[in-house]
Amino acid sequence: MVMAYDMYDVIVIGGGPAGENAAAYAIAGSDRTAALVERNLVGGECSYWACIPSKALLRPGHVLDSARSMPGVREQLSSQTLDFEAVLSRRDAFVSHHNDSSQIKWANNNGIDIIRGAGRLAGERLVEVGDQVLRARHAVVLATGTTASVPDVPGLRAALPWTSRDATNMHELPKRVVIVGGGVVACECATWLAALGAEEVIMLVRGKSLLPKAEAFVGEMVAAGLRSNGVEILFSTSPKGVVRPEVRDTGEGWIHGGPVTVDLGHETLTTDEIVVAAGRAPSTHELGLATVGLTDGGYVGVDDHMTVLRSGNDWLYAVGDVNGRSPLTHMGKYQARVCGDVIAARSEKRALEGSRYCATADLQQVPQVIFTAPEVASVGLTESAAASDGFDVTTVELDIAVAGSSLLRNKYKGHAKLVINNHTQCLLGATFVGPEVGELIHAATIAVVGEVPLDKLWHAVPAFPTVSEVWLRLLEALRDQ
Ligand SMILES: Cc1cc2nc3c(=O)[nH]c(=O)nc-3n(C[C@H](O)[C@H](O)[C@H](O)COP(=O)(O)OP(=O)(O)OC[C@H]3O[C@@H](n4cnc5c(N)ncnc54)[C@H](O)[C@@H]3O)c2cc1C
Ligand SMILES: NC(=O)c1ccc[n+]([C@@H]2O[C@H](COP(=O)([O-])OP(=O)(O)OC[C@H]3O[C@@H](n4cnc5c(N)ncnc54)[C@H](O)[C@@H]3O)[C@@H](O)[C@H]2O)c1
Repeated sequence: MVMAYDMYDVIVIGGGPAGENAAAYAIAGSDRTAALVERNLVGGECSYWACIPSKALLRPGHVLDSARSMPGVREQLSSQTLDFEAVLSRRDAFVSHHNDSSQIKWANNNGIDIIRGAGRLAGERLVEVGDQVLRARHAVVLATGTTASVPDVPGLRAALPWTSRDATNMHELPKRVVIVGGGVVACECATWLAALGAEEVIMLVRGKSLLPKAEAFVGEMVAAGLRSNGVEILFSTSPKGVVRPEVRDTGEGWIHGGPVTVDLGHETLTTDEIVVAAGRAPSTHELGLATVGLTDGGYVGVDDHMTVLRSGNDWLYAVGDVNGRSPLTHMGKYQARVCGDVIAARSEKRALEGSRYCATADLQQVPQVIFTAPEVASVGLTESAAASDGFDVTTVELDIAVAGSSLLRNKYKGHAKLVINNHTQCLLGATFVGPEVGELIHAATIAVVGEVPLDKLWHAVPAFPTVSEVWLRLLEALRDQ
């Protein structure tokens, strides 16, 4: 029997930020065709359940905190608390009320067809979506992202805990809430729940610090910030069992039933909702990986051209969270630009000459901003990561105390650290903690990626009076070491 195919040059499975960009770059400026297969909303986790709603929930708390710290402004505040409904309504506008029509319009305007449904590989260059079979002339790109992991704790799944999807799309505020995890999602989530008025927020952290992949001072300063906003942090603590006698499937962002009892081994806690922020798992279980000789369920490893390892050919790619390289939106989009350019070059039989065809930045030069209070901004390697990668390094660190920071807010508290490669005298990494440090990070990213030597950095003069003057203080401290 001859199979009926819908033929496309490029087929992308997963319409998150990585998938959208891979499709657009692969066909830009050509007459190639692309299909983007999406089982849920085009725009992905980032747009509706992750980056965008979380940042929309966090920003009002930061603004209020800043206003409260500023004489001349704080006296004018009519209320010391946030308007919960107004914050949610702005969040809802940012997630487009879960309507993806503008993303579809963008895709169509860029020559991309949207195919609704769950896609799965069905052999070389073949993708099934329900009864429809698509065949790719040049490339299939996997961009299916991840979903929240729920640890195997007795009673936890049955209690219908909140995941990041509920917490970012909450419609009601639990008065008491327990958060499992001490990573980025847990810290940001505790920040917005406390800012929005939750009366008791308790974090259960199985390790000894928050954000353990960052420089050690990061976890300490974020913990101090959370505690000053009333959050309780229990380190070396994991739930042993969870009981929720009255479970109700009320829907995303609504409290899922009656009180929850959490057994910690030595004591029990009773709370109104439990949020699981214990990492992510790749969405590859029903992706048909076995039909092309790969293993279902795991991350899909790729080379620096984003071509899937061990696929034995150059038609299968994976970008974004699903490849496990660097699970951040901007890095997924970066990989997607590389992937799209590689697909375009290979389909036009051009050599992959030039650095744009290699994702060199997504292992050791990754920038990230964590929107806690205080904020965390980092790029590249920490001191310990540099040491384990075999670099011989010097470090310099100091509190952020320049004219720009004290003008930004009274009693500004921040800290900065640089990690320098002794061999090249260039930066390998930088970390800043403090209010609004997020906007400092791109300068550091340019220094790290551009391998700007320290004696050149002397001539990158920070404008007065900005917080960036901390760069000058760091270089002076390094000179005096
Ligand atoms: C709470 C939270 C906050 C975050 N905040 C930030 C932040 O501030 N900054 C940042 O850089 N990163 C942040 N992240 C990480 C960021 O969300 C991810 O790195 C990003 O979404 C990855 O993009 P992606 O395109 O790879 O995958 P996703 O955004 O997960 O998109 C994958 C898409 O594939 C679809 N899909 C899956 N399987 C199939 C299938 N078989 N067929 C069809 N479609 C399928 C899904 O429905 C989804 O739409 C956050 C994550 C969380 C959980
Ligand atoms: N602003 C941002 O850039 C931002 C914001 C949110 C999320 N993200 C990204 O999303 C990804 C997911 O974040 P995350 O916080 O879910 O993952 P994570 O890996 O940062 O943290 C997971 C936490 O869960 C804990 N944990 C894991 N299994 C557990 C278990 N069985 N019992 C108890 N605790 C357990 C870990 O110890 C850790 O504290 C990350 O890669 C993160 O960088 C980025």
